[in-house]
Amino acid sequence: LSTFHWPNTLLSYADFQLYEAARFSSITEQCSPRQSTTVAAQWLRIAYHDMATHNKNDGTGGLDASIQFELERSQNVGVGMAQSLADFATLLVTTPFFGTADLIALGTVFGVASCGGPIIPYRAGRIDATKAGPATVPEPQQDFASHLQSFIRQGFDQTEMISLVACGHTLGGVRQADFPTIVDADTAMADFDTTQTFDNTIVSQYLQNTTDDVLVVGPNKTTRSDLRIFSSDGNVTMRSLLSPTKFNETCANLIERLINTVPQGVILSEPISEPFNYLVNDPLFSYLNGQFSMTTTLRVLNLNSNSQRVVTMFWLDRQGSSCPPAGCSIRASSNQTNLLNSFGHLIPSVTSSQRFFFNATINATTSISRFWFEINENDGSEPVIVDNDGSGYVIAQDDVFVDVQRSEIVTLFQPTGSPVFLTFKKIVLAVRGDPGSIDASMTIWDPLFNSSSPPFLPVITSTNFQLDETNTPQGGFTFLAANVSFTASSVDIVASGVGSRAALTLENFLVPTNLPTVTIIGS
Ligand code: HEM
Repeated sequence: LSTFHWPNTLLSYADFQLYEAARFSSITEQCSPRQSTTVAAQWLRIAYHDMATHNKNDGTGGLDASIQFELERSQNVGVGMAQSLADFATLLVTTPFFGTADLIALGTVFGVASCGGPIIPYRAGRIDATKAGPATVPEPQQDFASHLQSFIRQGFDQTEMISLVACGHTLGGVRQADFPTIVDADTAMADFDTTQTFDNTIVSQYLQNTTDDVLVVGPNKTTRSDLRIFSSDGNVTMRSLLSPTKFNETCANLIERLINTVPQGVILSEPISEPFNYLVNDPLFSYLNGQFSMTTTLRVLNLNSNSQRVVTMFWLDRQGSSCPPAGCSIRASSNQTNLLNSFGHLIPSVTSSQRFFFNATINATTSISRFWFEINENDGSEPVIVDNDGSGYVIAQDDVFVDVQRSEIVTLFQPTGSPVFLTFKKIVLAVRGDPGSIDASMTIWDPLFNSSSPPFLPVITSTNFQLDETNTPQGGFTFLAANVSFTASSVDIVASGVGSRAALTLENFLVPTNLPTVTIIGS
């Protein structure tokens, strides 16, 4: 299992969306049907159409959510397009660092797996386009030469083109309403093959001449694009895909490349193919009467059941010294098991998951510089030290932080009634310094779009913090407050006037634990 190296907001957020949050998996679970096709088919098609703007020669285009601005084009016809974008938007999970393009890619990973296809490693970090790209999606009536040219421009050679089309057209089909010249009037949806699942039936039925794929055997010869593509190398590639293992491997590689085709300059994270071990939630602080209270959590995978196990958090003070014996340590106050969603359960390397909660009381004068954990099985084996690969979990500064206990946090329920999510209503900032010298503002990212059709764009606003009348200055800290909409997924706070400037990014309020997440970027 790969160990999580903290801090990494992007990776922890991606891990959360992949393996813990149930949002994607609940929509596409078990290859869920929709509109005579499947959600997974709609999500894979939109990913391809979004990526198809890529030009490998000049590095422009790629999977960048420009599709949001391209739906008027006939090449993007289909009810599934707007529906997919509405799926992603209503999840309300985009943040400044995890936008719609990342969600389209994530939807592909979930969709393919939910229909029995391979598990595709996921990379995060795509950047959303702010306008349409070129109109370069292949259409069925175009000839073979233009299709080949189009795929080569996107970065795929002829063999890869044949395979990728087969991998795509294992799901879903062609809709009569959208393609009346391809599908007979008495058929609402002409499936590409006889199974809804992600398998190589598309290949075997084509080779056995039993296929019903209208892009192979449809009455209109001009639109038999799958036939022209599949047969273009004398069926050599299609025959190679007759092995289910080869089909799955080939599709996993090509679809992974598809979702990782991004404009030049966009740097994606390392691929994530399993949940991280030793994942630490960013700590949250609060100040009261000369003490900080600090809460954090540690997620550990594959622990056996052991009632003797003790999990302890240790810390060093600001000078880097240890506290008096038994001072700077706290045992986990509780733990939670079975954290992973249904997609997480498909990952063979993970057999169990647990999250340990810590609530430490820290002397605010001596403060804290770093923390780490020890997992002691108390069975004679060496305790495991979890210390962020040796560096410890470093608290860069304690001059500016969101004071969680003074903030107002609301509890939200999913439409299904569970699980419980927490989010902020009023954010209280603790800033070391005199009230007169402090200036703090916040940019709020609210994924709650205000449009009924694509593009679904977040609402981004700025607000200034005001002195908080209900929290008088204490222990050298001044408390400032600002309200935030409860659907906001992320705020970026900047405070100045304290001799240093500090930025805080508060992301993913919707963590299904008793903690939201705060990243202290440093002073
Ligand atoms: C020359 C290339 C291609 C052409 C001409 C083509 C054409 C089409 C057409 C006409 C449809 C019917 C859409 C509708 O009725 O809504 C379709 C559906 C689909 N295509 Fe392609 N396609 C191509 C390549 C690809 C590739 C590379 C992928 C993904 C890897 C892909 C994935 C899909 C999927 C999943 C559907 C089913 C959508 C649904 O059921 O809602 N296609 N394609």
